[in-house]
Amino acid sequence: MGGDLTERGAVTSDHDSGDHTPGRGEPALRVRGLVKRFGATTAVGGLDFDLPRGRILALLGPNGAGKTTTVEICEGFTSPDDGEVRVLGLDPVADNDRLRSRIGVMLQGGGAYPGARAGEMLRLCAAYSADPLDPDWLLRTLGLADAQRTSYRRLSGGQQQRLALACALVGRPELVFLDEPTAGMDAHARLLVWELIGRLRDDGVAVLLTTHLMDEAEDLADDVLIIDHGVTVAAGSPAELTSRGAENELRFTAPVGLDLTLLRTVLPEDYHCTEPTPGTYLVSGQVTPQVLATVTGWCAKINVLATNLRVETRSLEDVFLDLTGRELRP
Ligand SMILES: Nc1ncnc2c1ncn2[C@@H]1O[C@H](COP(=O)(O)OP(=O)(O)OP(=O)(O)O)[C@@H](O)[C@H]1O
Repeated sequence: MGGDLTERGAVTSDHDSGDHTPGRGEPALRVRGLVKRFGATTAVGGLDFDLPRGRILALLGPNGAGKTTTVEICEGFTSPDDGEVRVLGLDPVADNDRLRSRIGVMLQGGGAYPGARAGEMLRLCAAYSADPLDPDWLLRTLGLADAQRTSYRRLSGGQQQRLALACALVGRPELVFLDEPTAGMDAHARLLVWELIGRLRDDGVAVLLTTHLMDEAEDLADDVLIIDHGVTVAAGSPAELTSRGAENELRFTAPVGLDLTLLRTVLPEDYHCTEPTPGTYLVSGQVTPQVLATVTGWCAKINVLATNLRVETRSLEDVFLDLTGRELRP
């Protein structure tokens, strides 16, 4: 599939929408002070972020963090209680009609006709666009060519997801919303989708995706917003987030509730040692051979056997764990 995108030309539309196109340097998506409540639940508690064109932003967070609510507000399906959202310079609710053809929304099974064939569905979506991508090319690129005569209800979950992605992209959107785009896909299908999303970005498309998958966020996203209980707990590129605060770190497992006072006194001043989850210990700072010896010497002194001892750079999973004391995975 290497040269297909080039052969097909740019994925984005050549049509300039005049006044409604954000100015040079203005983000494709701008969110300020976003708040959404459902009764007593504050699903989104004041989010701020920008998504420039040609970038991939991943919203990362545990179940109930407010990712889907945020995306649905940006898509114009739900109104916020407070704050401002600008999509391609427009209001996603008031200007919904003008935005429809310029944004791509990957619906989770919604809107599908169970009896319709995959190819028919994609061609129907293409018919709504003035300048669609070639549906056959998209089906081939997403590994769906052999399934195009299969009815939607007989597609596997992963095939249904890829068809939903194809429908979201066929109209050459400038901004794409992908809510858990590779959920239920096997490793091969996931790679096809990641490759296509990377090519969209290279072509200037802005992509907002939500995911539970660390490798998806680390490999694909230019920027990551980690949210919990509807608020930002960390933001930055995957590299920034995983290197922030420590060149590397030392983790080990030991009995719950060890008194770390002595360890803190024997480590250099700017090192931190904590127990982010019961029985898991973390020493942050430059882990030199001397620091490692200090930690194991302390273990010997208090007669504790440290297991799973590892020195490594942090993953996004570790970042979330350290910030909230909870696992990111469901
Ligand atoms: N329509 C609704 N009515 C009432 N509560 C809602 C509604 N939609 C979302 N919520 C609540 O708002 C909070 C955020 O939900 P949301 O679906 O946005 O989180 P999420 O991060 O997308 O989670 P998941 O990964 O499980 O999809 C949760 O507590 C959820 O129960």
